[in-house]
Amino acid sequence: MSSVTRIRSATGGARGGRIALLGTGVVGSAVVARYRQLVERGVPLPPFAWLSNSRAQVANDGSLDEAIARAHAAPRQSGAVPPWAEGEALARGDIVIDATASDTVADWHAEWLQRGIHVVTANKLGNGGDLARAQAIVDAQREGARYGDSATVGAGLPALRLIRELVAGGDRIHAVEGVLSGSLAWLLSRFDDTRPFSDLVREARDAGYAEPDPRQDLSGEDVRRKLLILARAAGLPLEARDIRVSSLVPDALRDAAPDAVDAQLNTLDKPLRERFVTAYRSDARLCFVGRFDAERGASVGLRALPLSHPLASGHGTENRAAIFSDRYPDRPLVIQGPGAGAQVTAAALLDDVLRIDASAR
Ligand SMILES: NC(=O)C1=CN([C@@H]2O[C@H](COP(=O)(O)OP(=O)(O)OC[C@H]3O[C@@H](n4cnc5c(N)ncnc54)[C@H](O)[C@@H]3O)[C@@H](O)[C@H]2O)C=CC1
Ligand SMILES: N[C@@H](CC=O)C(=O)O
Repeated sequence: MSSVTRIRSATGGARGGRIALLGTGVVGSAVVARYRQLVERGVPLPPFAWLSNSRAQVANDGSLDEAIARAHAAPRQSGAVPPWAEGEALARGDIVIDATASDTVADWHAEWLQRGIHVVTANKLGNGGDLARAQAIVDAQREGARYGDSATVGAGLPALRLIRELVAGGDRIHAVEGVLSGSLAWLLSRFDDTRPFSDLVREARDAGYAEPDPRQDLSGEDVRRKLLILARAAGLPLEARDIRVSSLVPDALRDAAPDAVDAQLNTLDKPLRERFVTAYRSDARLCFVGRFDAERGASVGLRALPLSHPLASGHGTENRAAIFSDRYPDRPLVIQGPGAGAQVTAAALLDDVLRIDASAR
């Protein structure tokens, strides 16, 4: 196969703006690693100007490895103002990557877009939080800057893009039903009552599937945000309160201070075991399902599905989204694939960066 000549790419070198990364945790670190790999392979990414976490903002003076190491080593800050807010200004055409789970950062999305700065985000609190904020983000794009949100649902699976394309083509979305949490899909496909559920939650967190606070996954809040993003893309202006959510989190865990969460995870074990045994006895499988329906409302929660159910056969972090529309009224269009993890999420973020950069030419 060494004699195969690759077809020449239509794209040229890097153009225009620079990249700034907010968040150097699980996802942010994977973005830096993938950026370096892609640049080494000759993929024309914009230059990386700086990166920041909640402690420091660090310029990329040539070595991204050094920059991220310095950001990781920076001391904790006590001030309320994030480091990047006082540091180097962003300019029109730059691309901010939001790899935080911060409400403060999400509140800046519309502001940046209005200033002509593109935003690429894994943080779901922009278009999956308050409706007014999501609307402001849509409105701000009229100024020409673009919003890359592929990573917010299914860690980049093309469900969100597909819904937008169907709507743009005149289709009307009737309902979307799916397994939209990678961590819960992984937990429930692993949980067979041979180990405590809480042990598996710790594993999912260490593997990078869970939210920085795993209660966001276990409470259904993460799926609620994804459902809001999908519903709004489908043209339904839902608010968080429009989605009924059945949380898996017992009160003691819900009320725990952040540093006491780990110690309270075992409060999940008994109720999950009971749900598992009941489902097992009726040949069913536990799945955490989100659904919105243009006529019948929206809900998120644990369901015991027959083994033959299309949503019940996923493995690992697999997400599955079934889309019902005018075009697909009875047999839905189904998108399926790994829906959590640092690598797939980082790839989705940099895909958006490349799309935006190419369209800005
Ligand atoms: N892990 C996954 O599979 C996926 C994660 N995501 C999203 O990616 C985001 C990041 O997740 P992780 O990397 O796991 O979180 P993490 O907790 O590992 O990292 C978060 C980073 O954000 C930084 N940060 C917090 N507030 C900040 C601020 N105001 N300014 C600058 N930096 C700030 C923290 O210092 C930290 O570096 C979350 O919004 C999550 O929902 C989205 C899709 C998939
Ligand atoms: N915590 C999330 C990660 C991706 O959004 C999940 O479990 O799906």
